[in-house]
Amino acid sequence: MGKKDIIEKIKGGLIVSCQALEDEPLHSSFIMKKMAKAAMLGGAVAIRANGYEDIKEIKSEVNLPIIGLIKKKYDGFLPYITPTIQEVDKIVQAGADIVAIDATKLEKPGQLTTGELFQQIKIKYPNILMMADISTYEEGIKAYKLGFDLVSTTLSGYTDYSTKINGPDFDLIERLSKDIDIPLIGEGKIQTPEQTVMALKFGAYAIVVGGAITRPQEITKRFVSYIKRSDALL
Ligand SMILES: CC(=O)N[C@H](C=O)[C@@H](O)[C@H](O)[C@H](O)COP(=O)(O)O
Repeated sequence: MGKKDIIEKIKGGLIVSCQALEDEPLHSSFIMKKMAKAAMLGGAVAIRANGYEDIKEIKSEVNLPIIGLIKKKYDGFLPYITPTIQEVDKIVQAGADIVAIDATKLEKPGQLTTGELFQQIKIKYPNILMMADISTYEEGIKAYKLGFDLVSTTLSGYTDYSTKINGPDFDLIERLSKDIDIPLIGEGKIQTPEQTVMALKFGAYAIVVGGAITRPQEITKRFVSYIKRSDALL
């Protein structure tokens, strides 16, 4: 599928993030592959996945575009979503269609800025679609100017200087989508179909939902805490 076709295919749709880290109960490429298949059967337009094995496995069974990332922590540096070109190499080898990287203002391993890493990637992989995971309006504008293909609100609330809200950052979605000419993806803390539609109404081009679909421990917790908060009604 060409770059334009991929962008066109995800328009207005639901992208399901299928991720389970080492410390999560569903950590397994087999399980992520099945999660992704379930998402595809449910009508997802693309999958977001973490790690070489997961991306490769999902690719073998799910015929949807894959947004690939590798979460890796480097001592002394905060960015953990695809922080260096080594992770990009793996993501491309695994067959991802879009590569997501941390595009915040935080310094990456090797003292690189987002702009410098972006240049390295563009030289090595001129044809890969690049998604910028940002945490603020300014970072989104910067990523757009650098030449990213898509910007996602993934990291809003996850850097120490971004807005902390207990839910999707609709304000960021609205402001950014108005001011950039590339798709703005609404991602992060979207938990209901209603919030998904709201994010699209606020200008998101497509939506990524993760935990609310693919992290049963989070879903269970929400049910349980709701029961606890409703104790007085029982
Ligand atoms: C902040 C961070 O590391 N986000 C990660 C990015 O890939 C994932 O853990 C999230 O599940 C994904 O962004 C979707 O968000 P939510 O699970 O809230 O729907």
